[in-house]
Amino acid sequence: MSIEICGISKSYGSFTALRDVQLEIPTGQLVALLGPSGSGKTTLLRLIAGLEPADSGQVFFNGEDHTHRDVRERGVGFVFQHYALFRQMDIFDNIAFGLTVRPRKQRPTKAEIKERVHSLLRLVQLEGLAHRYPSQLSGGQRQRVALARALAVEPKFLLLDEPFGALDAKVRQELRRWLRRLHEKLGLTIVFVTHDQEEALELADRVVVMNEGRVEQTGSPQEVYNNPSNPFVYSFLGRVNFFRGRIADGKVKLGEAEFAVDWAVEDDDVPAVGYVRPHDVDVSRSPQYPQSVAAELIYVYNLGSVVRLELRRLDTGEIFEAEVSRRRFAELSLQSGDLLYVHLKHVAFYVGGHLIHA
Ligand SMILES: Nc1ncnc2c1ncn2[C@@H]1O[C@H](COP(=O)(O)OP(=O)(O)OP(=O)(O)O)[C@@H](O)[C@H]1O
Repeated sequence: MSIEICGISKSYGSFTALRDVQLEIPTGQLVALLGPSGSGKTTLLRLIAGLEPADSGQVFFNGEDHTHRDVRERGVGFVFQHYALFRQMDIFDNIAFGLTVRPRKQRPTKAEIKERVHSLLRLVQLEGLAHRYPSQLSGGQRQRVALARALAVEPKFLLLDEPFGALDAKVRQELRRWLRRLHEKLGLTIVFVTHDQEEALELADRVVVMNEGRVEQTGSPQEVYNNPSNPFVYSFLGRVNFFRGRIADGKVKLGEAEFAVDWAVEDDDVPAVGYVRPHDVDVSRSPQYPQSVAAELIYVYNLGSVVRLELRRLDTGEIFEAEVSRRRFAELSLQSGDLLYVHLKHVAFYVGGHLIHA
């Protein structure tokens, strides 16, 4: 089932939660709505579900206008962060709930319900736990029950609001992999909300980056990470350094470093900002390139597979980060206070918030 959001806006009093949101979710994709707190992710999910009316705009499922259909008619499965399982019911009854409350004519027989619940228990790998109560399960297991319960009614698609938000890092990691496999198996359209960029990049086929009620960029994880369309997306997805500079004579000057750019505008000498990921900062003991700049190593953070260096540029005084492999770190035998030369390998330059290519 594909989902199409056309020009949706939503305000609460004078506060605008969604501004003219345009979004297409193709059938069978696993899509992440990613953004900081308050960016409108949950509001958008609730609008898709039909839990909230939009002020303007339309929602289409498979090309059919569902804007004025209520939540039951939309046939959506949800899972929220706080898995609200029924405490007094065992796991079997929790999963069966959506089927047992159907009107008699649409309700499957007892045998059919039993069959479906057991196949869902197999799917979420909780066979054998049908007669436990929610309090007897771990957080990750409860979340899988919540997913099974949402799937029991054979929804057209699944909407998950921070489904793993309340769980610890290791369980989140396991559940992410599990959700990815489940998605591959079922081929169901799934939209999930997260404010965790790693979760979005790792799990989703497509990432929708939101900020202040707007969609800033939509694309595959590689697209949004490697080609952020604006400074917000750049800074939100992954760690990034930014250096203030100016652009003049077809060159961006970031302190003593100069970069040739394709910039043909009459009014010269305008402010520009260069964004560089820490892993795109090359560190050495001597200047290797004409644009290398001198920096002092302030602090070393050992992160496991990589080492993060906090540095201060000698020309501008700006503090920034570089990431080097453990091997490179050992080769250079680095210590705080060392004088180093850095080369910025990939810099994205923005002038007035617009990307210009280096
Ligand atoms: N019922 C409501 N009444 C008033 N304001 C609301 C209501 N629901 C949401 N908002 C506001 O709309 C904005 C967007 O909220 P939303 O829950 O969609 O954000 P979010 O991106 O999901 O954030 P989080 O990651 O914190 O859940 C927030 O500033 C929120 O305070």
